[in-house]
Amino acid sequence: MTAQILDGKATAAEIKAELKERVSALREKGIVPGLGTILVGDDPGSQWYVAGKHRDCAEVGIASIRRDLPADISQAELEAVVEELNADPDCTGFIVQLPLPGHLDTDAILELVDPAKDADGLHPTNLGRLVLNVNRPITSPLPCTPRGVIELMLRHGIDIRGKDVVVVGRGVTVGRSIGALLTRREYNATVTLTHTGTHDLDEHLRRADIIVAAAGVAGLVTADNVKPGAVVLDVGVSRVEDPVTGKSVVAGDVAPEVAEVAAWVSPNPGGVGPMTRALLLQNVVESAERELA
Ligand SMILES: Nc1nc2c(c(=O)[nH]1)N[C@@H](CN(C=O)c1ccc(C(=O)N[C@@H](CCC(=O)O)C(=O)O)cc1)CN2
Repeated sequence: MTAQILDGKATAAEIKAELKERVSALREKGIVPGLGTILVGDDPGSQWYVAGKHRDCAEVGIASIRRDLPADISQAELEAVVEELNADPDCTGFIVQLPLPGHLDTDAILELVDPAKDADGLHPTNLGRLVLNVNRPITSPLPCTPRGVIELMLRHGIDIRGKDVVVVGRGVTVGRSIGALLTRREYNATVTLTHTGTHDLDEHLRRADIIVAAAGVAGLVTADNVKPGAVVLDVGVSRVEDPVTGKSVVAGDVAPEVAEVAAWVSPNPGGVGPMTRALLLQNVVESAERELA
């Protein structure tokens, strides 16, 4: 068996085309959605991700607001920039690119973002709403990567209802919130959240219908610990040394041989990453539409 590909690049392009129409409709009513980014320091990966977010904005007609700040910025100075974007009427929503340098208090910064402008869906109020509103529609921003993972499966016709989902990794952008989303009544999945303290990870993985690997450990999920016919989403990103060239290359959490066992795999790159970016735009468009309502 060779797994079918969960094509994040093509699916994200489809979502962006839909969003472009919605942005046009908003512009016709005099509303120009704007995404702000706050980037601290000069990490090349973070710079690349932020540049990508602004390219996406240009593609769908969302205005861009950029705040690139020095790595040694103080907590108070960074908080002032967050407050500035909170107050900026041109900024519909914004993100603080993570990770922040170690001397900064990330939780305090995320908490300072106006929940209505929280394009990443990571504000405690928005995460709390996600946990509380099991039955009612959610009308606040949702975390982009978990939302992207679900959308990627749905748009490939994968039925999530009643499935056993095993998530590996308890980070803030994926692991901590994806269970709250997947267990909502509209998806009705059963979710096990595993992490570095989990005993018998292999056993959990082997019984999963769907695996969401977000640990940032290269090749963690192997063909041996995947049930034949499972759906495997590779969210993790880490850097490893290429054994041939000796150069540092990006690696996902899922070993390539998993494609011989699974029914579906998301490539990495080209899977969940582009979906994260598309769902960020969707959060901004939805916030702008809420302003209009
Ligand atoms: N404030 C946030 N910070 C971070 C988030 C986030 O969602 N919000 N997630 C990651 C980084 N990230 C977005 O910011 C992100 C990572 C990767 C991709 C992506 O499209 N990756 C490409 C491959 C890129 C490569 O080759 O290096 C892919 O998967 O095809 C998009 C967004 C941490 N920080």
